Amino acid sequence: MVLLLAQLPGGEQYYTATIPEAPLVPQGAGKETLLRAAGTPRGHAMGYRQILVYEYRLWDSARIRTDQLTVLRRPDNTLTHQEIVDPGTNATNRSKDPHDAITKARFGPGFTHQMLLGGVDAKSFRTTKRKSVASSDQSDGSDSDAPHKFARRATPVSHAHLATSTPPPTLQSQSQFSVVIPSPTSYQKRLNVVAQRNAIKGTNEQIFPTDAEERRVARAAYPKSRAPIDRRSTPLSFTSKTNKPLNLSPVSSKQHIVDIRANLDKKLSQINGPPVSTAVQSTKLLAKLADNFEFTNDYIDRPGVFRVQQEYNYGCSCDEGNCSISSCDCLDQEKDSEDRIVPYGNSNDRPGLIVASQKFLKGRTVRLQIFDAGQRGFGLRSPDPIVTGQFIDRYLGEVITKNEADDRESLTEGSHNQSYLFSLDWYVDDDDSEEQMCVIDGRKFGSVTRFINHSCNPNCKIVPVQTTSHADTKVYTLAFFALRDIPAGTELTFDYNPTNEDSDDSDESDYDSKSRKKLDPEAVRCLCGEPNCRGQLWPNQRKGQNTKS
Ligand SMILES: C[S@@+](CC[C@H](N)C(=O)[O-])C[C@H]1O[C@@H](n2cnc3c(N)ncnc32)[C@H](O)[C@@H]1O
Repeated sequence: MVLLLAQLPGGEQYYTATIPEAPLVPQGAGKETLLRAAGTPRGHAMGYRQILVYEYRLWDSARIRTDQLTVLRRPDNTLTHQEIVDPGTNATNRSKDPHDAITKARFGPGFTHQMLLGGVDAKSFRTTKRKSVASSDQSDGSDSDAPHKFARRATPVSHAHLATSTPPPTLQSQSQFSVVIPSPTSYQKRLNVVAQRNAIKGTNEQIFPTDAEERRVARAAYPKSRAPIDRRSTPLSFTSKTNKPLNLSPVSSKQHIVDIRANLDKKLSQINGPPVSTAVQSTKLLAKLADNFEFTNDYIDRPGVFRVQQEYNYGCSCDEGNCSISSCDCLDQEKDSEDRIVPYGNSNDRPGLIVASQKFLKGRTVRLQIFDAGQRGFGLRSPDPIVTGQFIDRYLGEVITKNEADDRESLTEGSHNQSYLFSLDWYVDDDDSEEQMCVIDGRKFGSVTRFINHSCNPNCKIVPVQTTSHADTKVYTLAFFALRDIPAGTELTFDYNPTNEDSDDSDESDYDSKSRKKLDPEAVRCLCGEPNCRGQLWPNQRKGQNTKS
């Protein structure tokens, strides 16, 4: 316990106990006695642990009581004697002072707890301590943390344990002071622990080597004989056992680029299918590609995502042998669209049965290249020509819950606007199912298609595909198909907001005055450069790309 004493000019005396641990709450102390109990920033500023300051107003021989200690104090400002009170029974024990051991350890062998409380007058108390902090010159009440601030309180507050209700005493000494004694150092604490262990009756040092621990602690405690070491003047030795100097020349920038390239090539080589290359000159961009992202060849399911088990798979409801491209419920095509980009065809083995097309099942058949698309970041193109309806690749990444996607999106908000979230919202038709839906996040793990940029006049389209189960409406495949013939080297693009969704709360001021295009002031500006450009990728309220149209 640390005591802080304060005596105030107006004849009122304060006794403030500053207690290094939180649990000391005075017994019987209600509003009457506890004027303030608060974590004090002053304690923190001095480098102490959390310190609570309890402040009491004392009259005459009022008593302050914590859960272990009652102090009686006379009007002449001397602490007369102390009682140790058992917190459970309230029984008083004047004969022993259990705080002595701790007091000695903290303040030196000549110090007793009795001295700390009453045997030393306040001035010598202050000068005796190693690190006391005096605040006697703070009597103007300007410092909100200073104990004397509370002297200005108009009405005296009585104490629950007041022996008498006598009026305020006339002080013999008007000096003000406050003393803060710091909490024990970690070394002192270890000594306390050792002292307590040694005090246990019957401890056998052979079995419990408490002494050895104490000696070890003492040895480690800054031996005076050891001169301070100036580490800067100590030459570092890089010689091997054979005394040949090690070759530690700094890594050249050329080597650095070679390392980045090697790292990137290794990553690219792990992608399934025809080669994926890069056409990026800037080292910085190459490093960004190499370091911040991992390629994956499949979905990575994250916590909260559950797949329907294989045994619940079922097919279409067509009569066997009578599957029809126009009516089969496997072919849940886009509504209100003439597009026939469906990755299905008649099965070679079982005519009449419509299955995912061979091209799709084979996976990607074209080579791809990541290139520097200027202000839009990286982009994707193919060195091979692509024909209308051709399957290009899947959009892959971590499969996460919508809640997780919301959290991730809010984390990246404001830092940069690149989004790699793709909502699996094909079956979403109400708020409940939206809450349940999954989202693909291609930011940290993804396929090469995560580099496909948006265009308001796109040459590709993303199509939801189920290849395993009709039962699983939450996790399905996102497949890119060509909307038209795409010459080799042309950037691949798709529409991030095919429904052209506007922000819900847009008004007239959201329209661009010249183009009359509806713009969300906080949306990401579209740089596709197409004549029909809508001006923004998607309204800011909804960043996640979707497949519904
Ligand atoms: C799925 S990423 C596409 C790859 C991205 N360019 C990259 O460097 O990784 C989507 C992000 O690319 C940028 N982007 C894509 N298309 C864009 C466009 N037409 N105009 C401006 N920025 C675009 C936006 O920052 C968007 O959030």
